[in-house]
Amino acid sequence: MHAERIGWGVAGVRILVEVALTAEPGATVGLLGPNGSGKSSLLRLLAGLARPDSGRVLLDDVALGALPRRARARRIAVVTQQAATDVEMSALEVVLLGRTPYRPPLAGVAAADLDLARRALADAGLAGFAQRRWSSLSGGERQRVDLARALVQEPDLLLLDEPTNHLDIRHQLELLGFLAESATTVVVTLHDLNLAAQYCDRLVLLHAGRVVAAGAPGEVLTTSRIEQVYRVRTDVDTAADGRPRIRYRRA
Ligand SMILES: Nc1ncnc2c1ncn2[C@@H]1O[C@H](COP(=O)(O)OP(=O)(O)OP(=O)(O)O)[C@@H](O)[C@H]1O
Repeated sequence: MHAERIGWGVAGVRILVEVALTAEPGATVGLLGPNGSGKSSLLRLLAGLARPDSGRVLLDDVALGALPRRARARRIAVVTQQAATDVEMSALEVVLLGRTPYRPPLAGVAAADLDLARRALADAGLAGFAQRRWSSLSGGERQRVDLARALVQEPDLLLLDEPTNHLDIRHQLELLGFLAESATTVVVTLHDLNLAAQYCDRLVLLHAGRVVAAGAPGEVLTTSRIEQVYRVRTDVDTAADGRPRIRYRRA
């Protein structure tokens, strides 16, 4: 997936300026940046949920805008930040939504899809939750159900907006480990710089709507750049695996 010279704004305010982002097939790309830097906006444009004012997004060299909606829904899955809490669907029904782009119009749920959805729930550690109402799930359980919904979509490109923000540390590590191993191309927004450094192949750092650095974690996460963008002071070492480890200095 390539995004080229993306520009986007609302009511005359420029929110993304000349943004470029490349995710090679199978790679996990971490999208970093302070609050309000434009990460969620960029993810929405990459998903085709909004159209850029300038520039374009290419999926296997085909412009996103040229893909029919159903084809796009099969190829791109998105997990946005927590939406409604009052959805009266069961966890299994939410996961089954991921199969909608594959179902002929007006067709019922196929047994194979039901199997797939049950397995995805079990893989998310939620085997006993199939009939639980979405509204009764905890934040972390919802986040894992929503991820299962995206995975049964069997996308080529998985876009995740802060998928770890409700997860305990074990589930964070499991999710990021899974994404890193997965053959699916992933773009994931993260706030935890160490986890991003540890699990992503490449990082893209946004600051006020512009890409200020892109590359391997060690190239992007330097003391000076972290201070410039986040205004915090750090000590950055290189760990045995060659990836940067960041320690924050007390303010
Ligand atoms: N529809 C909109 N109308 C007005 N402003 C918007 C709209 N969408 C985004 N913005 C503004 O654009 C900027 C970027 O927002 P965005 O949600 O993309 O940032 P982010 O990097 O994901 O932030 P966070 O880390 O806080 O989630 C913010 O200042 C936000 O208020």
